[in-house]
Amino acid sequence: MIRLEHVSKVYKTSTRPALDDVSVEMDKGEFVFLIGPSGSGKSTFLRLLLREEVPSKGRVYVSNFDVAKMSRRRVPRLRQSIGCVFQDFRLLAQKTVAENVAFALEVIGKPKNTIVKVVPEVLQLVGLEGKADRLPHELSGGEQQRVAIARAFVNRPLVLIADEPTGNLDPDTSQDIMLLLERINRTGTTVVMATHDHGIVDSMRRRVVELDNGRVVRDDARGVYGVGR
Ligand SMILES: Nc1ncnc2c1ncn2[C@@H]1O[C@H](COP(=O)(O)OP(=O)(O)OP(=O)(O)O)[C@@H](O)[C@H]1O
Repeated sequence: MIRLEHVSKVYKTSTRPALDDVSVEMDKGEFVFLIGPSGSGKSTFLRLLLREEVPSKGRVYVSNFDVAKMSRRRVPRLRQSIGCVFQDFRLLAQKTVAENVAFALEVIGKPKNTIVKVVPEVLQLVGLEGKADRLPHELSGGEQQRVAIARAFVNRPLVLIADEPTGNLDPDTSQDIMLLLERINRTGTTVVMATHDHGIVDSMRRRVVELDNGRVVRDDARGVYGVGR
């Protein structure tokens, strides 16, 4: 589903590579934690999958897309196959919960009758069926993240990228969000989650890919965050 082959990324303004000869493969349906200290290259890794950046060297594949080489015209199709969730939720403040989720479908041209059917379904999946008409500021942080997950998942993406999704949440709320991401993963969606959250990584025992200075220094099938970190 995801394959990086000897990928290096050097940003124009820096001499040190953000990613340095990274080769890694993630299968359909895997749940993968991407860990490593600040500046180790996690966000760069995720941005390459979305073609927000292109590698300086190497190849990036997501599903059938040759991400680094594909034409600009096809990039929207790639991005439709990838749902994204961020630490800061990134909801549209003036739109209700249901409108935030619907908007993700409107922009890709889904017909209205599909939208009115699937939005309530996905809100139910994330446990927000009673809150469709609220505005984001009327929700807790955990609820806002659920809306963001609903929006990321409503188009049934092949891959869900989560960049520090629990970074602004307390431990109990974080656990709830992880249960939701697990549920989405069980539908066959590949989940790649960058995190600093030791507790979550240690309790879930999923695959752990660790970056340090842009290199993969560890890839454990059922990993923990690491000793003494
Ligand atoms: N747009 C950019 N231009 C120049 N350098 C960048 C850019 N984005 C990231 N970098 C550099 O690339 C390296 C990797 O950064 P990246 O954001 O990928 O790390 P990270 O592991 O996601 O860090 P964090 O956990 O703090 O989010 C860092 O040295 C960073 O300063």
